[in-house]
Amino acid sequence: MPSTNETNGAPAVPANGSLASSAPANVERKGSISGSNKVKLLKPFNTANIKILLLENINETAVTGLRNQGYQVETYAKALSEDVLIEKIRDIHCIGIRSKTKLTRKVLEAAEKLGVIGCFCIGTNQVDLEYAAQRGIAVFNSPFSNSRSVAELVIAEIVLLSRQLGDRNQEMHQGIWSKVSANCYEIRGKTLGIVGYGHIGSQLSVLAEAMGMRVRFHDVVPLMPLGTSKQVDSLNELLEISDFVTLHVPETEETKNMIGEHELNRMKKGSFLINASRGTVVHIPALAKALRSGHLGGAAVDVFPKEPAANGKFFESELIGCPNTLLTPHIGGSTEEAQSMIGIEVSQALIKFINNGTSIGAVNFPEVDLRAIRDEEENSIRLCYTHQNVPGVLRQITDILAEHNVDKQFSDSKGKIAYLMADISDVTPEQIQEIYRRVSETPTNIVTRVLY
Ligand SMILES: NC(=O)C1=CN([C@@H]2O[C@H](COP(=O)(O)OP(=O)(O)OC[C@H]3O[C@@H](n4cnc5c(N)ncnc54)[C@H](O)[C@@H]3O)[C@@H](O)[C@H]2O)C=CC1
Ligand SMILES: O=C(O)CCC(=O)C(=O)O
Repeated sequence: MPSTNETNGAPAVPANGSLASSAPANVERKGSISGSNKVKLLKPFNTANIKILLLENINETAVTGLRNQGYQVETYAKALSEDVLIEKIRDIHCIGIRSKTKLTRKVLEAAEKLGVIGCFCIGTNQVDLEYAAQRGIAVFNSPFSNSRSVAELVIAEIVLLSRQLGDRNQEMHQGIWSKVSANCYEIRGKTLGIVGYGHIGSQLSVLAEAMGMRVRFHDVVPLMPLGTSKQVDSLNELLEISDFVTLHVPETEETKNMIGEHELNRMKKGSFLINASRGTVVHIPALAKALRSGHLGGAAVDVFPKEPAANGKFFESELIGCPNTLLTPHIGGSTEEAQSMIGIEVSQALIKFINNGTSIGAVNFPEVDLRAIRDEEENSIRLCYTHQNVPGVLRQITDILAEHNVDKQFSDSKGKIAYLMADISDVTPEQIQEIYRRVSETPTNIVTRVLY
């Protein structure tokens, strides 16, 4: 049940400490600003009670944005081990991570108060999205703020591989002068094969054509080719015709070991492989073998099946020492521009979800929003109800709200869960309590929040 404490007139977070909230009977109402069109700031709790944990050196733009809301924000530069994370996450309302923190079911089971997760990156494979949804925990990411950075890195790698620059650079640092042109090429006129023509793949396509490359791509869905690029019928066809193959698919069951011995053998002799997607997409022993045998002319690898949790930690891989092989520590999206944009984008999504219930942009959750409640609508509340997606739920909610004036309402579903937002006007603090109690006691309830 909710607490009846108040701080500065705002009702405090409920006694169980979760994001779910209801109004105490003695809630103070703001005075009306007659005729004003100002958006009402929904403050269902004392924001200083909201605890946010940010891991993996998340950009300062996010830290500042979240602190400006009054939330308690704790930051760490690295990912935490599972044991430490399980302890830390217990009383956290919101967590921000990048690609290394694994939010498995086991970790999420310990997260009793967690309402929302921010992935300050593109990939969300590190989170058990389905279990999070079952628990009513919304997950947000930044779908394209680092795409350009990855595409630019890949362009650089195409040139570096083609000129064996990694090896020449290493030799020079060892005092070895080795001026060679054998097997070094211009990239102009060469074929770039892009696997996964999404945000990164398509951006790369444009840049590569500007460098004079011929672009072909493979994707599981038919997509509009940009410029003069062309989609080919199969992965095998792409592997056979490309001088460079670059991978830009998400980590899924289908993409695990998508490039193994069979696929590498299909690639042209002397061609190059680039992987800046996820480490599990390539079978590393097979790649090491193809490089050492000279079947491939080189490779650039930014992502690995096992990556160290923090800078300075030991890295090992069968790819170490392979010829013309560029290894980078998962820096595809690591630019000032990308990290700053991601920090702003994801922190804003988290704030909107916590303060207003807005789930637009969530990757595992129905996307629902309502136009803002205005400041003058002083006795209005917003009901946010995450529930199981089964028949008859809306009838129950309609019964509960039957005596009230529902100004606006929207609901949507995704798989097994659904999310309803309803703005209800002219309710007394006692009625808020009653609505909260009845909705949260429905058998299909996952999370009920009342914002006002
Ligand atoms: N190295 C780094 O720092 C970074 C790595 N990434 C990785 O790159 C991946 C791709 O990023 P975006 O282009 O933004 O994703 P996206 O979702 O925009 O595009 C992915 C494309 O892959 C296609 N696809 C999915 N499964 C496929 C399959 N089995 N075969 C062929 N195509 C398939 C999809 O249809 C889609 O067009 C992310 O999921 C992330 O894992 C993203 C950003 C930075
Ligand atoms: O820079 C990061 O933290 C991860 C980048 C990445 O792999 C992603 O955005 O999916």
